[in-house]
Amino acid sequence: MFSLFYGFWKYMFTKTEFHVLILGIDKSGKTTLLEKLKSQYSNVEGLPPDRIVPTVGLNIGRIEASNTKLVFWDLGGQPGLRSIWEKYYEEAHAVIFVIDASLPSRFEDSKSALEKVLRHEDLIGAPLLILANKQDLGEALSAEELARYLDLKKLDERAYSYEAVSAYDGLGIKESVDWLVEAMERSKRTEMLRARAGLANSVSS
Ligand SMILES: Nc1nc2c(ncn2[C@@H]2O[C@H](COP(=O)(O)OP(=O)(O)OP(=O)(O)O)[C@@H](O)[C@H]2O)c(=O)[nH]1
Ligand SMILES: [Mg+2]
Repeated sequence: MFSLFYGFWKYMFTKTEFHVLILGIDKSGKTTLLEKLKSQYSNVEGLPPDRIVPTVGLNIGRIEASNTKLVFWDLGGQPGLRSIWEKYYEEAHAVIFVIDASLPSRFEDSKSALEKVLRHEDLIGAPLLILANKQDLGEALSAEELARYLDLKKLDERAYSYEAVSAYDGLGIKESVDWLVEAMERSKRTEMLRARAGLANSVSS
């Protein structure tokens, strides 16, 4: 009985830690973004772009923003690595999908990878933030132009937004984090994940 109360107490009062998955095809700028997030929001100085290599495993970054703890999971986007993404879906509160907005030749690949992510049932209700990255390059499409190109269907049931960013100079990163925190706090999926964690705690203690 005590453990049930303990589980409930923890559910009510523990500060939520949000898990945010950073997805996108290879070279879209996910790891560069993660390092920029660390530089802007934590005491850890993120790696400079010239020290970042293509991701094969998992990079993790922890930050605090708006009095909330965020844990970012950055995975590799090369075609052979994308099958790993779904192993993280169940535990994710939200998804960031990064697109190189300066490279139209890879938009089709991004669109189909994103559509596959959205179809997966383990991600139902997860807020989605689509980033039009590399805005520091003159040829980059704006967030609105990218949205028009992607023309995603079946987004209505989930909270989503587009943001123009540059992982190099930090443009749009604060707006992105603010949107994510608010969307996750309001999300039914967060309630579901919290309840599940509370239940797991009460069973294990
Ligand atoms: N100009 C510009 N280049 C960027 C930006 N973000 C990333 N890049 C460059 O894009 C390339 C790929 O960046 P990564 O961060 O390694 O890309 P990734 O999405 O993590 O790639 P994978 O780990 O292979 O999936 C690198 O040469 C980066 O320096 C940006 O905002 N502007
Ligand atoms: Mg990477």
